[in-house]
Amino acid sequence: MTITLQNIGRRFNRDWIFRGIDYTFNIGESYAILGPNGSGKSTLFQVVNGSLSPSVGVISYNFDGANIEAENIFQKLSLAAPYLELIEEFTLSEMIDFHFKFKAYKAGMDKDAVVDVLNMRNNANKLIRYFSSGMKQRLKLALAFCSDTPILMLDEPTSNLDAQGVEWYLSLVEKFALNRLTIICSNQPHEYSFCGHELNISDYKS
Ligand SMILES: Nc1ncnc2c1ncn2[C@@H]1O[C@H](COP(=O)(O)OP(=O)(O)OP(=O)(O)O)[C@@H](O)[C@H]1O
Repeated sequence: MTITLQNIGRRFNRDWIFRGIDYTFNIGESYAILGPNGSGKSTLFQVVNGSLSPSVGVISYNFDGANIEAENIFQKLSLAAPYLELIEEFTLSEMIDFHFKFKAYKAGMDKDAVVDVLNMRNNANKLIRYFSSGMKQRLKLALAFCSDTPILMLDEPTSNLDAQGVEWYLSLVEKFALNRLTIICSNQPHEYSFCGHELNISDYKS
């Protein structure tokens, strides 16, 4: 699996957020998209995951030698981001069932195993609406990590997590990010220090 960006740029109205990005993301590797607040990390994240079109340039997805159209790439990826909402009217148990109607479980996982990863057996029947912000963030991460997709994309993965939550996140990286294409948007080293590659938005501002 590769994602190839050729001369990618995105602007909002007259403002270029970034341009001239030539880059290839490869399966089995981890990438950090870096930059200060407002620099364009989330914008690039959305361009890479196919939910926002680039203003210029070409993005191509290749899986086992075949090209995949941008509108179908969601089948291959798992996302967690602050602006992607959970369904507040569901219980935890219902949310997991719903999510895994669209994605397969990673090998060896099922609903009980996901609840165990979350350490939320006592909350299985609690409405998501009543989850704390940290519990919601843990749930978003667990759903993404435990889905069997080749691409894992996380925007600000430890937002709302305490120190223990950060350790928990790093344990999920060790267990569930192996052999995937992992992309982390961040400006906090503890979230991305395991990444072998860094793409800095500030390099594409000209
Ligand atoms: N839909 C939009 N319309 C107009 N401007 C936008 C839109 N989305 C983002 N922007 C602008 O694009 C720039 C980059 O925003 P983006 O959210 O990608 O930055 P970021 O690096 O992820 O920031 P942060 O670290 O604060 O999350 C900002 O100036 C933002 O105001």
